[in-house]
Amino acid sequence: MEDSIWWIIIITLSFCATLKVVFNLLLQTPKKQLPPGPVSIPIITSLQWLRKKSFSGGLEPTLRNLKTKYGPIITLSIGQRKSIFITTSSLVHQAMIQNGALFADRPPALATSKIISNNQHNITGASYGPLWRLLRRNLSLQILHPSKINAFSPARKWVLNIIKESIKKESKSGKNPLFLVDHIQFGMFCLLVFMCFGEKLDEKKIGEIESVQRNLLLRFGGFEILIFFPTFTKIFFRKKWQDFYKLRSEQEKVLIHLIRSRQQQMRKTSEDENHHEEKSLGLCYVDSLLNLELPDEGGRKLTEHEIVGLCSEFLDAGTDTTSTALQWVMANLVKHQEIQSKLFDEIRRLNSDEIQEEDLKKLPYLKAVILEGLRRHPPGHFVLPHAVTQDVRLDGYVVPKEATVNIMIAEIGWDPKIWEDPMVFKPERFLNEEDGSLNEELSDVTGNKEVKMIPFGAGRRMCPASGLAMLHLEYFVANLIKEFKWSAKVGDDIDFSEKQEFTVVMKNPLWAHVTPREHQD
Ligand code: HEM
Repeated sequence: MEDSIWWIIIITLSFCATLKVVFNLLLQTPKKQLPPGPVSIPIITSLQWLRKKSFSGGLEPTLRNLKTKYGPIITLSIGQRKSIFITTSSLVHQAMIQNGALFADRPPALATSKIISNNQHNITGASYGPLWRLLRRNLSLQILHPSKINAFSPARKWVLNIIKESIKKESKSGKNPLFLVDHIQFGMFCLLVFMCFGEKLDEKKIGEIESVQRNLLLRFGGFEILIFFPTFTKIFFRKKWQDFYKLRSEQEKVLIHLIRSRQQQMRKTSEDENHHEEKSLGLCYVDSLLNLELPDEGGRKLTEHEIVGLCSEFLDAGTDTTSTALQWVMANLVKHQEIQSKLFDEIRRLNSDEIQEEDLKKLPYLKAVILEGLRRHPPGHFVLPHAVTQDVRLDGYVVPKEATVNIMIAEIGWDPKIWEDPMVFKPERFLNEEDGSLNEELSDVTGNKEVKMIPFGAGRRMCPASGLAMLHLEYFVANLIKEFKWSAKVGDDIDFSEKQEFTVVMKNPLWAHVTPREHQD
């Protein structure tokens, strides 16, 4: 019933929209010369693209075909805005680096994202302006500055032990195959929760936070239909909206409790300090948010809802991306035993029981393995949608202010004009042949000089945590390889098929046999 009413509305609206297009044509409204793309029927084409995006293997295969037909910059009609896709490295460089400030905006949030982001009061969603600058600078200085990252070193050690112990327990010291993703996802979650709330919470509490976050994250795509004419969907999809609000309020309940408890600890510590007692709280993201003032909004503090949104963004941005990348790297090391052996040899030469963070710079092959993992399997195949601050010309076309700009990350890292045998996993490509040192030019992922691979995006909106993410990946992979030998489940080949969730994950997650190295020698 709900479906048929929906179809009547769609057909009526498309009819009206088509009439408007015809009317405009008749009046010869001068049109901006948008990048080329397939002809679209208002609303119906949008729905088809949305369907493709969510269910039929994603947009990438279609975009690859369209690229051969229309060239490196393409327009599609998805949703109420035009979506422009930039598919080559030279155009990405022109847009994101040479015209960085013009391409650094975000489009207005759609109905559901607007709620989650508290009307774009978070870093990923904020328009390019003072609020974005304030929030991004706060994260960069208070948490991501190298001195602050160092302060979390004991937390990384704690998480490494959690992961190692849980792997030993599940694998029964190598007897049983292991489902890796659960262990690394939980480990990364423990770490990010600690960095966010400043506490080593017990596993039950962390599980509760993980559950509300993942529920919202994984089910978010299913609410995409609600963004179409929200006034109508609020009537005809009432139940779906209720489900959405329920997930959101479950998340708020759990996170607000943690925020308040941290606030109380902060108050108590400052009272103790007034009584000259030596006691200080460690650093964490939520403290910086509780202290932040918004000068452009009369110096007000962030609301509790806004802090929930920012903490949630921090947890989502930092956990799934890293654990997805980690899983792809480990899957390749299981598949390519010769690469795993070479990496283990490099690690073994350090002669230490556990790899310390300061050792990582002595491991160029490790870095090459991680870079190759990010090139071949970037966790996000597109950057988050961008927008331009004013109409801009790119490659002879107009990119209008009201369009959404998308960059194909994976496509750039797989470009055969830049990378030889791009689909082959070959870490050596990042090393200098003469002495095995890291090739600095190829391993630059910022794209500032030249765009070759951009797993963290490029330009002003590039991931502010790329340094932290690289550290996490290098530290955990090095120690997991140092501690265990990884091999495929007997009779199993590793399946590298992909599936779009929040990130692009392994469709069939990795099962592996792990044997403690001490049992082998
Ligand atoms: C392997 C791990 C990671 C990958 C591959 C990754 C990738 C990305 C990408 C592609 C973007 C979008 C860039 C754009 O829109 O142009 C982004 C943005 C962002 N990332 Fe990451 N990220 C990772 C880890 C992290 C971590 C650990 C954090 C925080 C602790 C984080 C926080 C953010 C934030 C806040 C933004 C929004 C930046 C803005 O809009 O100004 N990311 N990331």
